[in-house]
Amino acid sequence: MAANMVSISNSVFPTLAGVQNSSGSCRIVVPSRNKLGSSSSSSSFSSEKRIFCCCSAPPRNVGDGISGLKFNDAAAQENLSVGREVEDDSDVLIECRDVYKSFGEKHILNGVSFKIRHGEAVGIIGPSGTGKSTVLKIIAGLLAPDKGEVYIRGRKRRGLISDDDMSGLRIGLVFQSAALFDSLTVRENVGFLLNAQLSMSSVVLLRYENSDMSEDQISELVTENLAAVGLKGVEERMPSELSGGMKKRVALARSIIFDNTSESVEPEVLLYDEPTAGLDPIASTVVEDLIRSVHFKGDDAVEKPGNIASYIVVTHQHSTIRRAVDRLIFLHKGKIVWEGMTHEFTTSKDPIVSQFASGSLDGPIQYQ
Ligand SMILES: Nc1ncnc2c1ncn2[C@@H]1O[C@H](COP(=O)(O)OP(=O)(O)OP(=O)(O)O)[C@@H](O)[C@H]1O
Repeated sequence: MAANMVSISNSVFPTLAGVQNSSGSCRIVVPSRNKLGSSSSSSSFSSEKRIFCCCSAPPRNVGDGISGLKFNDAAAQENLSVGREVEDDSDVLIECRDVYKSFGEKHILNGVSFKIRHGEAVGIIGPSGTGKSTVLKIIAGLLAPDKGEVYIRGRKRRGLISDDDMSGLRIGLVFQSAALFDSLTVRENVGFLLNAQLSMSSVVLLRYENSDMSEDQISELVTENLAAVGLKGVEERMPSELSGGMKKRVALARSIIFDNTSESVEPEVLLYDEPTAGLDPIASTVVEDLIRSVHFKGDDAVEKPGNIASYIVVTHQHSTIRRAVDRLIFLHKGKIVWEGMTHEFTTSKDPIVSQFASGSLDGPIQYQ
């Protein structure tokens, strides 16, 4: 198990949340308990129980089915049974069950339940302020629900991310703003948490867990990941020299970079918070296609299969709904009021959905 990237403990986690707001992306990684991706179902339990948070780290060699996601180990079965209702749920990577969240007097989430399965591309939509970003932060373990549970690969997570409660799954969160480090080059931004010196010299109060990668290896990987998002020759530029769309792509490269000397093969779920907000229609298309391309069902810009097992996109943009996701969850007043396939969105007779799809002022959604 390559202990790459940055590890955190619960005690420093509030600090981490602050760091994420400034850096724009984070990744929470729990080392693999199960090897996923081989056709065999053999499980190899790691004794390591550490949580990693970093800007990167998709697994390599994740299989394109769930056949490898079997938990034959007796202890694993016992743990997983808590979160399973039926056997078919073996492909559920993330489940929110009856989640509530308030901020002071504001009740934001009022019993949200859904599952994200291996291979899914899911959009969360709904009016502003209805709690979409809050759902992502709860899934990522940055916020704890007041009530209800989050299950990660069938195992209940207690409170914020806990190394005792999670099985091998990487969760990456790409924040709404690309939010690159202004004083670092593109190369340094993308390789940020693979690079011990940068991490150690930053204000980031996280414990750096040595990557075995050399400077040259990191540099090569950065170039490779930038190419994967369609950016070449920008490594030495500063963020201020990039367009908004390019910044988003750099942020995406940062979110998918992975220590390829690592042997870990956890599936990875990426959470995108409004990845196309503020982009022109063509730049949006580029980002939407990139999101598709880093999924394991897609091919990236250098025609390699992507590594992301599943992803969730919070968006308001119709083009992103149409182009980047297959299934939609509609959140309104803190509850899921509609779920359906993307193609059903514009034809739905549900009054809330049809009002939202048409942008009409008349209907059940009222802005004060
Ligand atoms: N840490 C926080 N403290 C207090 N209030 C918060 C916090 N985070 C979110 N909120 C409030 O919770 C509500 C939901 O916020 P959230 O960002 O999840 O909504 P959203 O559906 O993603 O909105 P938008 O579509 O406008 O981005 C908002 O009223 C917001 O002000």
